[in-house]
Amino acid sequence: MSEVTVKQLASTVGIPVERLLSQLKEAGISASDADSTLTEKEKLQLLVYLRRSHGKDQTEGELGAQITVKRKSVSELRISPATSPRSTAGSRPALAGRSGKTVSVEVRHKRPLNRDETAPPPVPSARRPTSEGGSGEREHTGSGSAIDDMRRRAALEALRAEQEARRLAEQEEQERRAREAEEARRQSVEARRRTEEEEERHRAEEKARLEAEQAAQALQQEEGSKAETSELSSTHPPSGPPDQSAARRADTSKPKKVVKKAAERVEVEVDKEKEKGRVPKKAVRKEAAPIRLRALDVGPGDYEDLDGALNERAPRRRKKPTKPQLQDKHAFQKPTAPVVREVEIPETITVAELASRMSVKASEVIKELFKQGMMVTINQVLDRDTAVLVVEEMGHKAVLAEERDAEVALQEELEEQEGQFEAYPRPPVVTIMGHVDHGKTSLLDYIRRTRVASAEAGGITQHIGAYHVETPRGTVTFLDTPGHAAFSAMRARGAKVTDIVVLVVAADDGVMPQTAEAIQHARAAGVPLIVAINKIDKHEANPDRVMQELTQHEVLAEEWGGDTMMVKVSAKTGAGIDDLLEAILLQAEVLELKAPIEGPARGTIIESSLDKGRGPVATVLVQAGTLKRGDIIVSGTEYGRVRAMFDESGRTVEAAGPSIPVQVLGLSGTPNASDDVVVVSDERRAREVAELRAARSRQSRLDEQRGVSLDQLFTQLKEGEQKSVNIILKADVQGSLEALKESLLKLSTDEVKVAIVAAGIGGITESDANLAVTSNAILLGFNVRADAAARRVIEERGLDLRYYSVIYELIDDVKKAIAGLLRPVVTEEIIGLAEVREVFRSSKFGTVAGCMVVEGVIKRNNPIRVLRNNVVIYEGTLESLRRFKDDVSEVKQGFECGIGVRNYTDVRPGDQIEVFERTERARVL
Ligand SMILES: Nc1nc2c(ncn2[C@@H]2O[C@H](COP(=O)(O)OP(=O)(O)OP(=O)(O)O)[C@@H](O)[C@H]2O)c(=O)[nH]1
Repeated sequence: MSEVTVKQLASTVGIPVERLLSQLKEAGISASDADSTLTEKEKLQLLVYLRRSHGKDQTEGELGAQITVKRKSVSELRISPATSPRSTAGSRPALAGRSGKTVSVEVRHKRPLNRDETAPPPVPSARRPTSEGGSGEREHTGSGSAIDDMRRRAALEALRAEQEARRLAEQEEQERRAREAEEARRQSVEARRRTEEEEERHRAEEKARLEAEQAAQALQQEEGSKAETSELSSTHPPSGPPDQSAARRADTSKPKKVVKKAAERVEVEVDKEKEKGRVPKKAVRKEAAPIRLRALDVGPGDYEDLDGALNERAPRRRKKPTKPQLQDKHAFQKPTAPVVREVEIPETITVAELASRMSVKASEVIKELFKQGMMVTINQVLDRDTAVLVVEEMGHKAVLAEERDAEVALQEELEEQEGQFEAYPRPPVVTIMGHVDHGKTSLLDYIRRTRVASAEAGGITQHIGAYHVETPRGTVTFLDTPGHAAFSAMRARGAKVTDIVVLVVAADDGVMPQTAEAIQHARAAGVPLIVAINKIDKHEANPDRVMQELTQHEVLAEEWGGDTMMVKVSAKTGAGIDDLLEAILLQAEVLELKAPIEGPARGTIIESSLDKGRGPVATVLVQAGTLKRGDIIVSGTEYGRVRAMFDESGRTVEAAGPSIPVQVLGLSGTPNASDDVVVVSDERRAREVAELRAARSRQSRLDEQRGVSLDQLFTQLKEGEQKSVNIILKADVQGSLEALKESLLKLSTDEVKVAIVAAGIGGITESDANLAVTSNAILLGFNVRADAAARRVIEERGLDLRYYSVIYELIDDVKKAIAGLLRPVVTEEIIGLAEVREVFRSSKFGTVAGCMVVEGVIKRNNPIRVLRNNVVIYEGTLESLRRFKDDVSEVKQGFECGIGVRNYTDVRPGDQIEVFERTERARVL
């Protein structure tokens, strides 16, 4: 059974005998004809050959070992690189290692056969194996032998393997094509990008070329004008191409020299462009010749002979850059219309600054002002009107700078700094107040003498307006000017310097009028009090009585359940001074006084003076930040760089932190006490702010700071702004004062409160006026007058001061103000004041007062009042007014006169006689 003839085998595998014979021959098997028999071995040899010819390299043994019975199922499998394709039947080793992809896999369920069971080698079938292997495998070959069938299947399997390999190869081919398509697409994108870049480059070249062309045209204009004057006629008719109309236009030829020169210049231009990197080298070379021609506006044919030379020389010249000849020539036309500038004019401006803002020389401004009849220097400061005049005369437009620009900018700068630096506890600043002779100065002196560190350091204690002392528990700064006048004056000007008020009350004297005033001032300012009961060394000292009296002013000692610390001291012996300092520091702790140490300084002027040798000297109390030597400061209307700083011992200091007073040199003038001090970034800024402030009119300053008047009060009440009427009441006697206070307080309604900020007996003083400013109060005088200093403040601040002599009138006015019924009021104007120097008595004229008119004018027929110590003692009319022996109707200021007061004989030297006028004034709302 194992041997078959060639013919049989050919019919079994379904191929022609000749083909099988040739295959056998190729396989090295000697089979001469169709009837030759083939051994089992030869059949295997043929199979091996056939497999090998299909790519399988197997030995006969291997082939035999591989004979299996299989049932196959086809599925798809994702091959990962780790999975060798060898594991799938029929895969080629060449596919191993390929990256993951999906392949169709035939899974064959194998049953190994014994070697004995194996049939002769399979013969490849001519029929194409079907994909549905099941049916194909069951197909009969017609040999009738199961073994043969198996062999055939093995052959079929070989073919299928070949088919699978082909399929995989095709798949591989498809992938390759996809890769190639991807690559092609990438290349096309790249090519497009390159094209775009190329276009961009071309555009840049074109731009450079155009620029060069423009430069050339400008040059040509210039040269053209020269050429015209040279009167050379054209000898070269245009021979350029018909589209070169520009070239034909330039029919009139230019001298060759000029052309050469011009061409050179254009090249220089192009070279310059090239240096700037705007024109690529290649573009330059390409463009050089056309540019030359265009530059000269002539046809290329005009200068055939010349052109070559130029072209030849051009590169050489480019290598050796010539001095750009265009540099010293104007390439543009001077504008024919004058340039009109908008010039910003601040409040004041220097000649130099004004000139610079108009872009003219300072000498031109000086000349213009000279024409206007003003001789000025370059640094002279011009006011706004003059500056505007000059600007307009010179043909520009003046724009008024925002008036408060510099101030607003400064404010903004300061606000920006706010909160930027961390705040740390700072020493308290103390003001000492009290009644006359209760020991304020003694107390301050004692503390300074014993505490200011000048003695050890050999310094001399300076009075700079403030000083600070070191104690084991901390530093305390004292303001050197005692009394509430200075305190309230500072506050009236808006300075908030004092943190704590030490109220000195002499233990032997008790609470006195100024003690009460001091309490009122401290209270109005919202500054806490510490009471120093002084002179306890004295026998007659009675501290308890002081404490008792203070309760009447709502100042209650801590030991009595109140909140005011009271310390018994002696400025003479020094007893209790340490306790006082301790109390101050304790109070400071309660107040949690804090200020940043870093950052630009802010402070207040405590006092200032003009020193002969050192110029303006100002004591600055630093309130925040650190003031350093060299800082630029603005204070009020003055500014300057801090040239030097000194402490209260006269020693130089380099820096001063919060709550530390220092004497500063370097300001442009002497600022006012209570002016604020700020450090600014540059001197120009400082000057601007200072000048702006200086230029502000006095009136506007008054407007900002004025106190309240009854009329305003009415308006404010109407507008619902003001909810309380603050009054400072001064009266001649305690009885009237009490009566008035009571009546006024009763006027309070639910909506409007009457608050008596201060009330006292005696004339109206400067500190009363200052208190009126700070507390926005009306000053009401009942049978009392304001003294000269108070009148000055009242006038400066535009305070409302009213005098009354009838209680109900005063009450009525305030009532009307509250009710909004203040109708046209009768105001009294004091028109003259005379001082009584001597008193004569004559039988003929009665009592005659020899007077000097110190203010205004005394009129014979006007009503008068007699004042003694600023308190009204009589009101009436004049009996007589004489100058020497003559009766006169009026006497002016500076003249002497004799005054007889009707029905009043108690006139004394020192009294004052005031003459007033009653006028009715309609209220303007
Ligand atoms: N025995 C005694 N006398 C004192 C004490 N303190 C001040 N004096 C005296 O009281 C008088 C007035 O003291 P000043 O320090 O001038 O009082 P003041 O409050 O500053 O006075 P004015 O500056 O006028 O407001 C002086 O003669 C001091 O010597 C003290 O503690 N004991």
